[in-house]
Amino acid sequence: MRLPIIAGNWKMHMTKNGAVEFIKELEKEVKDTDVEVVICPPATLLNILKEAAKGTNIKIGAQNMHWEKQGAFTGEVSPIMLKDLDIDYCIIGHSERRQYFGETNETVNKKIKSAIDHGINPIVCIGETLEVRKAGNTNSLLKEQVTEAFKNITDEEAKKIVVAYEPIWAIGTGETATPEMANETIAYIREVIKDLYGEDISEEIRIQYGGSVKPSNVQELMNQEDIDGALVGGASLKADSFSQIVNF
Ligand SMILES: O=C(CO)COP(=O)(O)O
Repeated sequence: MRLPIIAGNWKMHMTKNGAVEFIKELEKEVKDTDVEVVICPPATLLNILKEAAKGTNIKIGAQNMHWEKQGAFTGEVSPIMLKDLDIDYCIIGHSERRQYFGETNETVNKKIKSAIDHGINPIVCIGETLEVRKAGNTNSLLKEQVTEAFKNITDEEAKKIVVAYEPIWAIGTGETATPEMANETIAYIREVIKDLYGEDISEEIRIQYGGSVKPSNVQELMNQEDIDGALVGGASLKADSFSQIVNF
């Protein structure tokens, strides 16, 4: 059995006050959950939220990192800096980073390797655009994204990776993939991982769905056999809706 993992991606939202309050509220609602709960705030809030979440079952993740340990990379955050704060997870290769900040399958792979080397668990995002889906090329694109992301990653390292399948056309649009469609695509992603690592590891790796997940649709998604969790954007910004999602 894979432990479900539900993560909130706050993207470029939230400041100190609301954020600490959020953790206090969320903690009350999720303290008995069997789900792994992760909040990924902007970098400015990582330290304060890690402190606020101390002694709770809420884990804290970053939204991005550089692959280098240190150096002349103005504006970047390194894995050593994240580890310094004892950060548990890092989202890598979110479609917004691929679209607006030039991330490629190659940089995603470097970041994954570096995160694992530094004891940070990657949440690796993959997903297709509407054009790709309409053209019937979803599976070939996902196969390429997965294969490139996992390049030179050992069996033991692979198990630490969480994959987030986020169809780009479902992000922030209110448009969700139907639970069956999401499950079918995630099952395909698991097949690709099976080809790379064999059945045991493919059955161990957790694959989330992301894209307009909300309290009203989470249960149907989580009922699907291959969906192991959710990566939640908009609906993770309020403790009330995010805790309803966690307690689906
Ligand atoms: O991009 C997402 C999470 O990483 C999904 O965002 P929404 O839940 O707002 O669609």
